[in-house]
Amino acid sequence: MGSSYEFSRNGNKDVSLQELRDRLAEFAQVRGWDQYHSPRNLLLALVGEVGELSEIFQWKGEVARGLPDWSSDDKEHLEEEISDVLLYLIQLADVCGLDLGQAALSKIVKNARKYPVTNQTPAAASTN
Ligand SMILES: Nc1ccn([C@H]2C[C@H](O)[C@@H](COP(=O)(O)OP(=O)(O)OP(=O)(O)O)O2)c(=O)n1
Repeated sequence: MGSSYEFSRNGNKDVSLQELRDRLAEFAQVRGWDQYHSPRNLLLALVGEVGELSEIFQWKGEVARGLPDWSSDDKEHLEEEISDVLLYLIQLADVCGLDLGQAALSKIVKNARKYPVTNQTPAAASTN
């Protein structure tokens, strides 16, 4: 078909949220799936994919950063499921009329104001 989304990898080039959003919009549009991509349906699909992502880690115990003990098949499976979460999240933001990148940047600024830098180690990070 010669469409842009036939290319799955993009070298080392940074991939923008806008590029992903545009490819997803084209993917849905050419399949006539826009009618099904309501905010609620996309949210449910997102939650389903979060469940699939969780299953990969289920019963494994704690996992080392960088996943040094994982097989390439397991890492590929993780790549797929974590991508599904991102792709539905991007589509959800799009159909809600939100700029996800700008919203996330604003939230990081708010987070920094809410949690000013101190010498204390957060409990959640102390095991890393
Ligand atoms: N109506 C749909 C259906 C799928 N997709 C896209 C977004 C996700 O990236 C992927 C999800 O596809 P599947 O529902 O087939 O889920 P999986 O790829 O996880 O397959 P499976 O559940 O069989 O593991 O396809 C989409 O945008 N809109």
